[in-house]
Amino acid sequence: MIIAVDGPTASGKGTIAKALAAHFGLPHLDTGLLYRAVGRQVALNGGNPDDPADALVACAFPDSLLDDPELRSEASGGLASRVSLHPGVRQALYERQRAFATQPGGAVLDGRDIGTVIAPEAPAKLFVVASVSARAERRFKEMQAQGRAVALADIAADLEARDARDRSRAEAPLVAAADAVLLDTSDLNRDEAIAAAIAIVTKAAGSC
Ligand SMILES: Nc1ncnc2c1ncn2[C@@H]1O[C@H](COP(=O)(O)OP(=O)(O)O)[C@@H](O)[C@H]1O
Ligand SMILES: Nc1ccn([C@@H]2O[C@H](COP(=O)(O)OP(=O)(O)O)[C@@H](O)[C@H]2O)c(=O)n1
Repeated sequence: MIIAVDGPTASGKGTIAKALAAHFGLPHLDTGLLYRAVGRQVALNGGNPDDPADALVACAFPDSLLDDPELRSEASGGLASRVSLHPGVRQALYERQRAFATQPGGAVLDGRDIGTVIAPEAPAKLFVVASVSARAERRFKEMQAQGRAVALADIAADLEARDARDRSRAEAPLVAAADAVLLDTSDLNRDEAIAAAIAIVTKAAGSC
């Protein structure tokens, strides 16, 4: 079974996707990491993330880059959002994601366009959302735990800017698939969100 988990930044989709993979015994791909690697590679090349040619060259990043802890930074998230606008980049990363999704036995993928572009046939699709304040608070706590001094208002502004870019791009914008189930985690703790996601997928699996 393919499980598609999409949603904006800090909605909890990565947490949910990992938990679904463990629960259903499926491999998991965090597709955002691929876009982050492209963004980071552009920076390492001294290129411009807004230039389609520079971004395309960076799609040939080495696999070892996926282990770089810098990919998890907000800076890499912003770069990823900028390179992900380019149709050539999305096309270059398509096959890798599609092959992962269609492997025998199924898989869990999280990102922005899994239910709409990468695996539109997925029988289980979640679109995970949360309020801006809940998401900013989560990122704030994450950064505080890493000992980084950041203002809550700056985090909220950054994530709104990234969401706006992801939602308004022409190619594979962040949008819920028509057959996705919406899961709002604003008022759910981690365990409650995971339990709700498992219930949604179990129901979807039962009806396919
Ligand atoms: N339901 C939740 N309640 C509170 N914090 C959460 C919840 N889900 C995830 N988190 C925390 O919020 C942060 C972002 O979650 P993550 O799953 O990485 O989001 P995304 O993949 O959507 O960016 C992480 O620190 C995670 O531990
Ligand atoms: N399937 C995907 C995954 C990520 N992305 C882009 O990559 C950026 C980083 O994605 P991510 O999933 O790592 O970001 P977070 O939700 O973890 O903050 C997003 O803001 C999107 O612009 C995308 O376009 N398509």
